[in-house]
Amino acid sequence: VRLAPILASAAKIVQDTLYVHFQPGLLLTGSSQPSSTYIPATTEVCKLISKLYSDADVHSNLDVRVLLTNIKNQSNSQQILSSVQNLSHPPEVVLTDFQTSDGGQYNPAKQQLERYATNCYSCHPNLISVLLYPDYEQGDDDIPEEPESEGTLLQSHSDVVVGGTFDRLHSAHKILLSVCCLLSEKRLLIGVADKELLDNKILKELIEPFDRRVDKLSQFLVDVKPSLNYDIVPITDPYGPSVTDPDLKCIVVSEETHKGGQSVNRRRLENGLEELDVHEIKLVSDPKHSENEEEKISSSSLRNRLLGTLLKPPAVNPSIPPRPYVIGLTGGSGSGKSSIAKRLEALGAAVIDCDKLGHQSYRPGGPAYEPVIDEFGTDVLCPDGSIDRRAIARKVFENKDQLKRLTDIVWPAIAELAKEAVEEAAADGKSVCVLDAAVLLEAGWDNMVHEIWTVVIPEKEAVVRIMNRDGVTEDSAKNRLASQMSNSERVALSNVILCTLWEPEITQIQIHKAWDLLQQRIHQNSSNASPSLKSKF
Ligand SMILES: CC(=O)SCCNC(=O)CCNC(=O)[C@H](O)C(C)(C)COP(=O)(O)OP(=O)(O)OC[C@H]1O[C@@H](n2cnc3c(N)ncnc32)[C@H](O)[C@@H]1OP(=O)(O)O
Repeated sequence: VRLAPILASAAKIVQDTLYVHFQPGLLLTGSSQPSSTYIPATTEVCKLISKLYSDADVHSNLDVRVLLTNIKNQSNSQQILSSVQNLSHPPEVVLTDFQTSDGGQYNPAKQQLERYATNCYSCHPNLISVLLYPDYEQGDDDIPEEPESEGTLLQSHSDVVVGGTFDRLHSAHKILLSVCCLLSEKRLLIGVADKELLDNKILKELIEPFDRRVDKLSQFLVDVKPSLNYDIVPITDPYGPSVTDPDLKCIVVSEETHKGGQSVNRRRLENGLEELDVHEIKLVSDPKHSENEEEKISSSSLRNRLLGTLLKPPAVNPSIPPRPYVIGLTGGSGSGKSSIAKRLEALGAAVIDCDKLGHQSYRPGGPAYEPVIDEFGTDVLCPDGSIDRRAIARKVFENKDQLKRLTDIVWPAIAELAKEAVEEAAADGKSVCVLDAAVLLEAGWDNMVHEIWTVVIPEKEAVVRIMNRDGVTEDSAKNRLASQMSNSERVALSNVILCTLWEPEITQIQIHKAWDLLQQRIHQNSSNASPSLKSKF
């Protein structure tokens, strides 16, 4: 009941990392200096850790880490608690809600606390203690105080295994990992999903790179429990080493992956290995989840929330004027890019459709008409003398060399027409232009825009959409996609990502979010760019 208000008051002071150290019954008023003692790793301690991480979830600025060194499982090893533990971010402030009867800031308990903290952890040399004044009334929630129960001692094991994607390490991961640490006596083996195991994940292009996920994971683990051995390995199938490692004794699973635990055991028996103890963890519900998101805290919901936001700040582009602000909108064939362009147009942007400009350039008298006939011959002409784009499409989408021959002619022509269209939009008073160009990045047109926005859709879905829309075969839809960059390559070069996989209303919410954030950026840029104007008024 007290955790939420304590976290709320801590969140006002802490900018980044909040370490939490449990020490029930810590006496700060006596004459002797208190020392750290072991707490048994019980089911109640696990519940408390779980509640703490989920209560902290509303404070997105906080990276909470519950320190586990003084929570002891059945391990025989005699860890010495008197040694000082290094932390990756040496604490600068020690927080407590402990108050003396007169409630003053200058109570002696604060010095005791500072000494206690420096005895346990390597703190910043100028560590200070700060008294919190949590608003317990507010966080009370009418939850009756649970009767004090110690719970049962966790059954710990020498070697424990757990698996996951561990994308954007969040509170549910931290709960899972903390329980794994409390269950492990010697070694924790962690299988981290990589390569083909990520193929069916929602918004897989936004999954952090493997090395980054592993770095965050190991930094967290080494911080909260440095005494364990951590084996972090990539897994490309759902089992990884859990079905071959003879030393393993226990597997930790969530309610969702319970069946996975059972199949690991079947496989182990087939491999002549002992079955593992399956320890199941309850999923934590996400208080911030929206209608279209899962109820549990999940990485895919976190990835969803990134859609429409600025993932990478745009580099300043000196080769184009600051206004109008030009967004390069790109995305694979069938990604729903055109529908996004329409929605942006409805919000006030001038949309320049580069496919259409391409078509315009092929018209008799257009800049690409003669060069295309010179390059591809008269068999790409219709009887009326116009260029038969379907005939060209058949030639170029199945042959990279032919496609290059075409784009060498037509891209410069489209680029010229696009620049003229931007100038026209500026003359019309438009402040935002959207350059809708499927292969903007392949064409190296990043220097024609201020930001790059990319629309992604899983390839399977794109193939179905192209077949239905253009009446082409599956192979030809796949060929077209193969002649473009992959989603991941595009995402790596983009500032904002959008996805049209769900209902139109969801797309519209993304667009509004992206548009509002864009307006804020443009506004901010213009107020930064004109300081003299500001001081004048
Ligand atoms: C830098 C740019 O993004 S400019 C805009 C893209 N245009 C080009 O690259 C010019 C070369 N392409 C063309 O001239 C034409 O696409 C042609 C002649 C090959 C075919 O013309 P059409 O049959 O009328 O097809 P259309 O122009 O509508 O293109 C069909 C699809 O292929 C995509 N496409 C177009 N050019 C390319 C290309 N160079 N590489 C890969 N895909 C391409 C289109 O974006 C469109 O995708 P969509 O499913 O998102 O709508």
